[in-house]
Amino acid sequence: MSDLRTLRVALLGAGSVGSQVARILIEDRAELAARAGITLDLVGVAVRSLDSARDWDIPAELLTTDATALVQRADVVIELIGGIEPARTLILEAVAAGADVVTGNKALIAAHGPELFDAAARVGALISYEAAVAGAIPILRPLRESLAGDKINRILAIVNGSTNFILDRMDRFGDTMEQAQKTAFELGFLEADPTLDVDGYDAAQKAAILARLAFHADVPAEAVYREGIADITAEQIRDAAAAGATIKLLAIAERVTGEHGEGISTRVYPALIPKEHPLASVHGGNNAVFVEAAAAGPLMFYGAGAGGVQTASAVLGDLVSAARRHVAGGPGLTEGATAKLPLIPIGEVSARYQIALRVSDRPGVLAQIAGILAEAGVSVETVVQSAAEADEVSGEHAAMLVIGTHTSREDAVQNTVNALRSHEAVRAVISVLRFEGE
Ligand SMILES: NC(=O)C1=CN([C@@H]2O[C@H](COP(=O)(O)OP(=O)(O)OC[C@H]3O[C@@H](n4cnc5c(N)ncnc54)[C@H](O)[C@@H]3O)[C@@H](O)[C@H]2O)C=CC1
Ligand SMILES: N[C@@H](CC=O)C(=O)O
Ligand code: NA
Repeated sequence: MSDLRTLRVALLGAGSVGSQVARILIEDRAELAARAGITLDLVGVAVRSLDSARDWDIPAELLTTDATALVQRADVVIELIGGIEPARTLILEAVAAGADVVTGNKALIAAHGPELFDAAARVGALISYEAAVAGAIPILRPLRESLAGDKINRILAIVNGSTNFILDRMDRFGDTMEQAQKTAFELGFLEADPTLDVDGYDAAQKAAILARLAFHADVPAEAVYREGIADITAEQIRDAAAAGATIKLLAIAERVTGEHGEGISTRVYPALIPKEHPLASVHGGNNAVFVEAAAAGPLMFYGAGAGGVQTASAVLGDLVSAARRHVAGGPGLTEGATAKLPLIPIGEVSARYQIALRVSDRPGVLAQIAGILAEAGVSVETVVQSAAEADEVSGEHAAMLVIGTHTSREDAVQNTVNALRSHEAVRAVISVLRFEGE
């Protein structure tokens, strides 16, 4: 254990975020010591290779390739390697050695949070992970502390910057999905494996973490219903605009009443957000978390959800908090999942829908489609019809139908869509999108 004036800090990983954390720890050492009430002494930086080029030149004497040995000589371990292993084992070893942990690892917290929190609680250690959701934006601490006395009803969040960038390029600059993805990749927005972003996995991990903190309940990332943005087209963006909305990939954590009472719904999908909703104005690669709480009402947290230096801000905030606890003493905050709220299946969730169909353009088709919807209990609010290109094989005239429904249950809408798909006059179900934030 260090003396009372020095806190030994070990950094694991010196990539985009880690190298910026090292820089600020060294350059702002005096200022951070004043704020923390203790000197934050960077005792080592674990890297994969000693010779790699880094965003900031870390003094060579701090570098080591032996992360396991490094965690044994630290009071706080900052894990910025990413992925599940060896990050999980190193964190468990750090906690077992009595160290506090700061991490930005959403994949690990979403998949193994309870295991890590239990290990930390057993020894009174602290695991903080503000950087894991919405990067620099302070959102986990507000949920855990500032809103601890309130009741959160719903969170609608844009927590994946690259998909927001892609959808925004398509909406405001007329890019195709392909062009927008290419630009996002060139600008370094997309993960090395773009499917993590585009198919909604990254957002689902963040939704699980948000739901856990908002509702004090265990929410595994696999329980989050997930649809990505890969199939979104310019046509859907136009249909959204015609309905006064914009398409955003949302991570949603909501208290809902299902068939057996109150529970939690977590879901990630591209949704139609009314143009006047604050989330509709979140452009480019930015993130925003819109929280609806019983007493506080609506709150929005907005800013940079990614970026090395921006994310370092959240990591250092957690580090200073951990340091203050060392000065003041006392155990770390526990992460107990105190509420036993069930997870409500997507089929029991209700929304308004926009269903776009290509149909044969002949008399009676619209009435047949309205009949199928009515039979499933899905009530039609609006229908917009426009001419579509004739069917390639038969040459038959086709029309586009964009149907807006009244609030309906997901399972009823999915049954309807299946019935529509097998109807002889329906050429294709182009898209089924939900309205959110109304
Ligand atoms: N970059 C960003 O904007 C954000 C990143 N995060 C999270 O922060 C963490 C770090 O992200 P980045 O810095 O972007 O990743 P990165 O890929 O730039 O850096 C990770 C570094 O860890 C090193 N590494 C891998 N295995 C190692 C090992 N066994 N020992 C020592 N070093 C090892 C890699 O060589 C690499 O330099 C991840 O969990 C990520 O999800 C969270 C929010 C935003
Ligand atoms: N790939 C992520 C990076 C931050 O978590 C994103 O696009 O937001
Ligand atoms: Na954050």
